[in-house]
Amino acid sequence: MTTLQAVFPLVQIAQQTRLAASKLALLSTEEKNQAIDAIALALESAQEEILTANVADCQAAVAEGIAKPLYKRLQLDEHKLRDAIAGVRDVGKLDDPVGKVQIHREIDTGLILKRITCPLGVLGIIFEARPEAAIQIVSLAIKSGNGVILKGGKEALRSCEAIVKAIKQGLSQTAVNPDAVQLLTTREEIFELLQLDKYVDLIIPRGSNSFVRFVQENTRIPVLGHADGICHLYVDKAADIEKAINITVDSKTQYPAACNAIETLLVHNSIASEFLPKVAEALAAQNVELRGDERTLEILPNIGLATETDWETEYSDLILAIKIVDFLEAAIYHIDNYGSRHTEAIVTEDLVAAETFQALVNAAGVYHNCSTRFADGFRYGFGAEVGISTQQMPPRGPVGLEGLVTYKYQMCGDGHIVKTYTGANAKSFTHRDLE
Ligand SMILES: NC(=O)C1=CN([C@@H]2O[C@H](COP(=O)(O)OP(=O)(O)OC[C@H]3O[C@@H](n4cnc5c(N)ncnc54)[C@H](OP(=O)(O)O)[C@@H]3O)[C@@H](O)[C@H]2O)C=CC1
Ligand SMILES: N[C@@H](CCC(=O)OP(=O)(O)O)C(=O)O
Repeated sequence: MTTLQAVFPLVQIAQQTRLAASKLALLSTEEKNQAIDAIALALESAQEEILTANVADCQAAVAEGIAKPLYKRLQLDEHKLRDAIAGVRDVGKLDDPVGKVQIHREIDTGLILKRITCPLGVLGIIFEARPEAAIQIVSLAIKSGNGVILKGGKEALRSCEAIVKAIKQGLSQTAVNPDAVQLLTTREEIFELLQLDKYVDLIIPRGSNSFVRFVQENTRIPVLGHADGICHLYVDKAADIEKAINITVDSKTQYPAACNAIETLLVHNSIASEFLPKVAEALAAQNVELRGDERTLEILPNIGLATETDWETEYSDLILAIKIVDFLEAAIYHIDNYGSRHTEAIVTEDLVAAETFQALVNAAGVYHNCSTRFADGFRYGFGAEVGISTQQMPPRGPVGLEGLVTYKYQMCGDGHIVKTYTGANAKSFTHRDLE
């Protein structure tokens, strides 16, 4: 297969993206929305080509022995594609995140300060073999006025190529230069991309902790890490058993390969003997393999023993580790030790316990009585997401349009100088917020 780089060196591709992005940054909301509409139409027209490419990817992945949950993530059927295209149109309907006045302040008569949002420039986004992610990411990038260089997982290569081809075709009819969207196809290109700090403003690696760390250590470009999802559900002593069962099953089985699926279930000892047999039955009906600590095995003797490795593992599969704890604080301690700061949940009818959990657990999402699978830009009303940021500094959690802009301070005066405001006869600032 001919890679993009075989035709143009990566530095040239990045320069083209930067040029296209600088023009995109100046477009009106209407022009960007027209481009987003054109993307949706082009993806619809290319449906057959995209789905055929995906079938080829899936066949190749099966031949390579891909795990079933990862296969489901790779597979792009008509419904998934239709939903992704609907997501593109949703992004079109969202408020333009660019040009928002966050601060409008009179510093002194005739001296006005504004803080105004603006695009970041060019994004480099490395993601897994989940083809519809390319669609979500591009729609968010265009709406936020950014160029984007994509690199998807190798198993999804044909699908991503067909998607990006359609997107570029759609953009060619609009004010957005198709060069604003580029697709890389090899790992080698990632290493080169990391060196292009002159042309790329933000790298978003969606991948394992070690991969995110590798990226951070090998680039001068700012990195927004979207790393592991080792998510927990804690079933408190005051849990409603029915809710706890439904939430456990949904959090584990609704999309086991997603990073917001749970890997470990923590159960308070005083509810364990009633809750565990019931939840085990519900999970068995969904073919979930259970592994428990020694106390869990006393209640569920037929499951495997969980070891230290289990607490540290993101299975991305129908496997769930279970541990019994004696206190809410013990659950929080376990999460603090093994969690990845992604999404953590408690099931309880005790509001004080819920508040304590949500205050003390350090993660991008802290949930009460609902599934961890809600950690998603679309479900949060962001239209779509670039991924889920697991870092401490904002943006945290599902990254939508707001996470893809920065801001500038604009100051306008009339010959004002700082000397006027210093010394014995210093004039005072008015510091008056304006409409
Ligand atoms: N927080 C979030 O939003 C997300 C988190 N994740 C997390 O990522 C983890 C792994 O997911 P998985 O599906 O296995 O994704 P992979 O690790 O297989 O791949 C992710 C992307 O990173 C690239 N990559 C991985 N390792 C390297 C490397 N050493 N050098 C260069 N490129 C690399 C892959 O390229 P190639 O395919 O060519 O090897 C691919 O494009 C899981 O823990 C998952 O939870 C995943 C997606 C979203
Ligand atoms: N927000 C997404 C999951 C986040 C994500 O990208 O996960 P992954 O399947 O690891 O690519 C969802 O709820 O499906």
